[in-house]
Formats: sequence, C-alpha cells, structure tokens
Amino acid sequence: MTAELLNGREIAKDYRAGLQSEVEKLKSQGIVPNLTVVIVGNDGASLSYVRSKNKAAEKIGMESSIVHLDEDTSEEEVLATVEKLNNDDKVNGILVQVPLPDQVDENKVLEAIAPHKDVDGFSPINIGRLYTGQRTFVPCTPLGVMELLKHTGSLEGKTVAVVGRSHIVGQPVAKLLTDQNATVTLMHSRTQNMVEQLKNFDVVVSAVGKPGLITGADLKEGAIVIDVGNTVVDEKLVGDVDFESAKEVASYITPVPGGVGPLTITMVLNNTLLAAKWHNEDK
Ligand SMILES: Nc1nc(=O)c2c([nH]1)NC[C@@H]1CN(c3ccc(C(=O)N[C@@H](CCC(=O)O)C(=O)O)cc3)C=[N+]21
Repeated sequence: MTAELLNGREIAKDYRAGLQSEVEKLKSQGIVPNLTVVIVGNDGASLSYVRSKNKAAEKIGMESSIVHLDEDTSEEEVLATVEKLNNDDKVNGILVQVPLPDQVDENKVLEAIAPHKDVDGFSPINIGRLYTGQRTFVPCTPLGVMELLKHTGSLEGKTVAVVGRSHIVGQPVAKLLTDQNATVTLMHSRTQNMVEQLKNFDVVVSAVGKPGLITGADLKEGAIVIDVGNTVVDEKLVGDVDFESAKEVASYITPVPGGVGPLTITMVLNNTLLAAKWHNEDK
C-alpha cells in the first residue's frame, strides 16, 4: 500500500484563502486584524518561524509586527512589553515565542498575556477554558493536526495513539480527539513497550522530537500517521516518523517539512482573526 500524502502546504493554502476573504470583510468594516509576535533572543529557528508567521499574516491582509528583544532582556522588561501590548487597542493577537531565555520565567510571561489576546492559547485561563468547553483560543499546532485529520474522514470510533504529553501538543490533541469521539491513548517516555503497542492503533499522532522513533514496521496496515516532530538533523528538518518505510504501510501520512508546520502557522492566523472578531463583538 502507498499512503496518500496529507499535503500541509496545499491544505494550508486553501484554508488561508478562506481567512483572507474573512479579513477583507472585517477590513470593509474598518477592522484590521493585528498580530504582534514577541521574540527574545536570536535563536535561528525561532527567528525563522516568527518571520514566517509575520509574512503569512501580511499575505492575507492582516497587520503584523515583531517585537524583537535582546537575549539578555530581564523578566521585568518582557512582562512590561506584554503589558504594553495588552493595553494597545490596535493589537488583537499577542504571541510570545517559546522557549524563552533562562532568566525569564515562561509561566509568568504566558500568564501575563491578556486571555482575549492569547492567540496561542497558552495562558492558564485559556487552557482551563479549553478543558471546560468554553470559548477560547485552541493552541495552533493541535488545531492544525485536527484540520489535517478532517481530510481523512470521521474519527468517530477510531483508536488513536498520541505520543508525547506536552501542554502545547500532546495533551490538547488528546482532548480535541476525544471531543470527536475517538478513543485516545496518551503515550510518553515512560510508556512500556510503546513502539510495539502502536500496531493496534488506527491513527498515530507523534509529537516527541525523536527522529526515527516510529517506522513502517511499527504501524497497523492502513494507519493514519500525523508527524508533529520537527528536529533539525544536519541542517534538515525531520519528524519522528521514518517517512519512507511508513508511507508503504499507512493510508494517510504527513511529510516533514510540509505537513503540520504550515497548518500551525495558518491556525495562528485563524486565531488572530477570531480575536479581532471577538474584540469587535465584545466592545
Ligand atoms: N509561542 C509559540 N507559539 C508557537 O506556535 C511556537 C513557539 N512558540 N515556539 C516554537 C514552535 C515551533 N513552531 C513551528 C511553526 C511552524 C513551523 C513550520 O512552518 N515548519 C515548516 C518548515 C519550516 C522550515 O523549513 O524551516 C514545515 O514543517 O513545513 C514549524 C514549527 C511554532 N512554535
């Protein structure tokens, strides 16, 4: 069997076209959605993600700016920057790129972002709202995973292995899948015989950051494989799944790059659009 490719770039492009027409509608009412991204330090990969978010926002007619702070910026100063953006009426979405340098407490900063501008959905209030089913910003990578899965049919009754239990990917993905009536097993570094168990699952979502963790031999025939891993090896981006062997067994599979990544960026835009709409409605 040769899997169907879930082409993230194409799916993202179609989705962004829809967002663009929504942005145009808002603009005709005098509302210009604004995304502001804060980055502390000069990590190459982080800077490149931030620039892609910026460019993608502008491409669909949003306003976007980057606040670039030095590597040695104090926690106080980062918090002051967030506060300023919280109080700036032009700014609809605030995204603080993580990880932050050691002198800055990440939780403190995420907690400081006004929940109604937290387009990453990383603030504790929004995480709580997600788990209690209230209106919120769903984190972007999990939303992207769900969007890709929409292209593979219904999740009702399917068994899913989510590998990785992070707050930003594994756990919210498990929650969103459960909402779609999938039966979810959350696996992690302390799961015994993890790889051997994968053969039992209809869908595998891997968000670990370990290249080669999963190969075709570990998968059930016809499994759906979503690879959220992104690790740089020899200056190349690779996922958790050995694509070449997995594509022979899977029914659908995402590549890396060109799979989940473009959808993550798309969902930042999606959430910024929602923020702009909600700000306007709630005025
Ligand atoms: N506050 C915050 N929010 C985030 O959403 C966030 C973050 N911090 N910190 C880092 C991670 C990582 N992340 C990615 C986004 C897009 C791609 C992406 O578009 N990747 C392309 C490839 C890009 C390339 O080739 O370098 C792809 O997979 O095709 C990857 C990774 C967002 N993150």
